Amino acid sequence: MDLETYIRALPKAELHLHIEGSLEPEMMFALAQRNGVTLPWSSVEATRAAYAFSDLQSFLDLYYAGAAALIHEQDFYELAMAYFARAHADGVVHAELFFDPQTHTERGVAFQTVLDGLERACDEARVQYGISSRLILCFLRHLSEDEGFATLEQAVPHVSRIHGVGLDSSEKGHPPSKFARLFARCRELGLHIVAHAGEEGPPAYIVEALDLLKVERIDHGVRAAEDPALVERLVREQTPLTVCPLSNIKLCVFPTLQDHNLKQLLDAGLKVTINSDDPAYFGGYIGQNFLATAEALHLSRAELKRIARNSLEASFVGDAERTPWLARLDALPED
Ligand code: HPA
Ligand SMILES: [Zn+2]
Repeated sequence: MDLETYIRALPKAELHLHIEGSLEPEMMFALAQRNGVTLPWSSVEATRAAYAFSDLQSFLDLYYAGAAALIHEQDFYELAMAYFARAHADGVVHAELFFDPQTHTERGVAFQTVLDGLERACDEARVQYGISSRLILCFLRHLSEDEGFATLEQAVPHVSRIHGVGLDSSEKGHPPSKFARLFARCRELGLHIVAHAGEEGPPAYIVEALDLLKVERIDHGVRAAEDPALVERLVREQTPLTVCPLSNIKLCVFPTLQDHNLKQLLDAGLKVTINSDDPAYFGGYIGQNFLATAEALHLSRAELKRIARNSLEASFVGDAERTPWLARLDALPED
């Protein structure tokens, strides 16, 4: 079995995927035309050509501009269905999708429109592809905690349809501590908790996410490597990291994939997973992230299997759902 086939055959969960970040330029332009929205680019090609980022913020500016093409329930449905088709082709058995309601509600799109479209796609993906999924609402950390509370209020009537909450957008200058009260309320509501930390921000933000937000997983977390005591804690507590290698290269967190610290984190005993983050912007879905990382860092098949196992174990599903995936994984050879 060649490496690409082996990676596709690994039953895996994608745990760090912003659904708005799976909006390919072709769909962006088709939706913009259908909805009478004007985009800041003249063509699909010009859009792709603009995807040269220097840091997180330079990406976010384009990501929010592109999301303006999404208006109707059907748009969110089509967006998520296109993602599920790609994920299925890459051997994803379970996906936990981030969505950014504030990006849409501030443009006048109702919270329920977003949720209805995404949920319909999740239901359809189960039927069409056998993929299981959950939705995780992310708060935009460049906005205030009060704005987060206003969004949570809109979510409360639908809380049974939302599995967890996360924290994304501009990290530097917006530490987890800014949202301690909001996340305490989310925990009272029984929601699972994750947060982006240690992508561009310092290791101290990871510590805050653990201690103040009480996260169950860290999204990115690669800068944990700068703090040996933190690494030791993450190993001891087996806190999963949802690492996104191609994203980290595109946003200049590491100069090249050969320089990425994923293998170093794995060797240290951290519960590392591989994910795509915003695949339409960063040049690859989860399969491509696995493949490029495996080649750049010379990961063995046993290590790839370990990473896939970590993703299944780190997912928010119950044992009944997880057990058959683990059995399929165990049945794969390591050579
Ligand atoms: O990688 C990311 N980091 C922070 N916010 C984001 N929103 C979409 N993708 C990202
Ligand atoms: Zn992300």
